[in-house]
Amino acid sequence: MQDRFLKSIAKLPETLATAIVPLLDQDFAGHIDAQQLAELQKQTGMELDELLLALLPIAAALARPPISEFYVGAIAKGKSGDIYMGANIELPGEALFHSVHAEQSAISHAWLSGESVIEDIIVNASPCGHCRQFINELVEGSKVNIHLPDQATAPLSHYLPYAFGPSDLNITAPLLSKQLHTLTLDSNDPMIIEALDHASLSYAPYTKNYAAVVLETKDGATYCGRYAENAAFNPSMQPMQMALSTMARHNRDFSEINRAVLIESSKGVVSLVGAAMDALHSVAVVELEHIVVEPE
Ligand SMILES: O=c1ccn([C@H]2C[C@H](O)[C@@H](CO)O2)c(=O)[nH]1
Ligand SMILES: [Zn+2]
Repeated sequence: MQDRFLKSIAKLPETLATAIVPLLDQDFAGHIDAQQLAELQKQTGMELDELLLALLPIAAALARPPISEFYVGAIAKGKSGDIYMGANIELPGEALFHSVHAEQSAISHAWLSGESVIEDIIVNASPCGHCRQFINELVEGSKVNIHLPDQATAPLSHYLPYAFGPSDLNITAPLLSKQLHTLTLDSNDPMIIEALDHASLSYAPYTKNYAAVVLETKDGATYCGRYAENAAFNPSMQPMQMALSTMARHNRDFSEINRAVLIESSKGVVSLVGAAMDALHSVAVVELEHIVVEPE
């Protein structure tokens, strides 16, 4: 089991602790599939909602909050029945807006894993206004059920009444709906090809700046992030932040980054290069490779 879970295991009911330990091997990065979840329910005798709340200390253990020391854990449950954990990250020495909230981490985890609908979000602290707005960008966002310890479960529409969202800007295919932008580039560099694939799946209806980041560690492992815009602009999730939160879920140190690539579309009305460099350079000494591609 990974050391980062030692303290959270002690907070779990004993049957759950026993059942979950075998899943928390070196590769565990916060994904539990529907079958494993059913097995956990069988072994603990817990109802699903109860089990998901009980798992929050495990999600919170994925956090990297060097500024606040406040560990937030979230779980996004997809329509497939799989669950995706996420946790907050804060970048030391950088402006606070570079932070990633636990809910964003869990949602981006589900999105990167191919989920097309998120039905439930379980979180250990009340979701802030920025997260409520981020959730509202999702397909059927107003219907996402929010589960909190000691609160009755309620849909996002209860937490965010009179919402402003994608439909106010005439966007009909919101976040998690299939995006497939044609971006082409002649390269046989696997890392660049990976970044290009993710950029073509990115969500940038407001700027058309289809973009993605791939980070590589010295052992050749790669971690990616896609750009996920928001109708209210500021809560948009930057691809660098998404890639860093992917790394954090995988328990990798940011100082292990060996290579970093940002791909963006030449037709975007903004560029993320400055923001991406600021975030990257707060955690690693590595140049950002910036590649601009032509959409078809
Ligand atoms: O909804 C919320 C509210 C706060 N945080 C994080 C952000 C920051 O890292 C820390 C303190 O605000 O908690 C979340 O992850 N989700
Ligand atoms: Zn938040």
